[in-house]
Amino acid sequence: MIVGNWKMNGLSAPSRALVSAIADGLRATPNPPPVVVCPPFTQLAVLGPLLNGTGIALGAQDCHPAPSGPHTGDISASMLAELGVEYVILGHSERRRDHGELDETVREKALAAMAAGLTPIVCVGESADQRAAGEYQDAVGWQIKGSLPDNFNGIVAYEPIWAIGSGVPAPVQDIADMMGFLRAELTRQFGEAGKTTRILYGGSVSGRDASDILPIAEVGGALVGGASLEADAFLPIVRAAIDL
Ligand SMILES: O=C(CO)COP(=O)(O)O
Repeated sequence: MIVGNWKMNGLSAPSRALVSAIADGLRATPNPPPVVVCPPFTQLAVLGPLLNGTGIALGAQDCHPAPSGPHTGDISASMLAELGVEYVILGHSERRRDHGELDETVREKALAAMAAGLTPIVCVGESADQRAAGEYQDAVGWQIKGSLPDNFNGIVAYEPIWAIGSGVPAPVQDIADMMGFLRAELTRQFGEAGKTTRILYGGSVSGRDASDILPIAEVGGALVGGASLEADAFLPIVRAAIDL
């Protein structure tokens, strides 16, 4: 599965052009993997109708834990579901940083997303300091424990913060080690269900290295930031996922 996280990018005209270029590329690609685009909230209603029949699913980048109520500026999971949104990214490190989101909040958001019929994509990942101090497994282990509800039914994205936006993904060996760790943690926490939870890698994935990253054991796809903003950069990543 290849998921594009557009972050805070995308006015209407370029957003429409981007999804139509991705759709054209997918039409010309035999057996493409599942593809999800996660534009800003303001583009969801614009893009939803354009995605019908393209094989591209719609995702959002956040939701509020409550179903409705006095939460100025927030968006609930059912509001997203009404627009045809199927996935929602939760607990991205940029939200943890910019909005002080804690594991507890992320867990509540995941519950709200599932209650509305959405698939949460919960992000975890260590900082550069935590990696340098050798605390990266502890840090990610605690995030998994704190951010995923007991009945979690969704996707986990491992995004080492030091690799995001750096232009250089984490080394293959580091990704492989963390994927093994995450699978063990998920299995310990969720039993059978944890054995099949999809795990994405995110952090500077591009067409140059997708074919090294996607075949790593336990990697179930990529969460792509910068390279999801141009079809010419995104489609090679999608193609690297074919037949894996
Ligand atoms: O944060 C990311 C996706 O959620 C990764 O972003 P980049 O691919 O730009 O490093």
